[in-house]
Amino acid sequence: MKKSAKPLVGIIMGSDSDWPTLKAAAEACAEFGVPHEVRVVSAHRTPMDMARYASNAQKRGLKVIIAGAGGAAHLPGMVASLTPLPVIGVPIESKALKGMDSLLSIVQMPAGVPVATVAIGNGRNAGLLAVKILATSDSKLQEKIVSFKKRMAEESRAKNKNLVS
Ligand SMILES: Nc1c(C(=O)O)ncn1[C@@H]1O[C@H](COP(=O)(O)O)[C@@H](O)[C@H]1O
Repeated sequence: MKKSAKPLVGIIMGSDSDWPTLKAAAEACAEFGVPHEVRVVSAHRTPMDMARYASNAQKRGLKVIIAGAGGAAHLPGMVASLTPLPVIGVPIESKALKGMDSLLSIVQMPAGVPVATVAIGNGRNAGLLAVKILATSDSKLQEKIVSFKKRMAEESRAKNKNLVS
């Protein structure tokens, strides 16, 4: 992946404390050579920055936004309300409620404003889903995904060897 390439995936999070989870999304993009950017943007703490980011995302050339947030996780939904781009929400595992608060805040969107929500803490799946969305219009990327799935299946079958019967 060229460092200078224009980002196609915007990875945003409510706080830098979410980075350990969102890092896996960035790594998945990098694994497939998908250019991405990473920002801290908060619907609560920097609402105007959040509105600006979401409103300009498509014009700037982004194709998918991954938004991670914890607790009262309004960021993914608010961003989805302001952009025509697909938004993938990542519920962060919170201390008090183990991420159930984040999950329910993100997943229960009203009809008309979808957010594709991954499992609590699953930044990697968010990254892979973003890559898959981009691959619908990129045959080279599609081929990489097919190879990835083959490798994953081989690794899964290989696990049988370690079992004692
Ligand atoms: N849920 C949100 C939003 C938002 O939804 O806009 N902004 C920050 N936060 C969350 O607050 C948690 C604690 O943040 P701190 O670690 O900075 O106290 C983080 O998980 C963040 O995503």
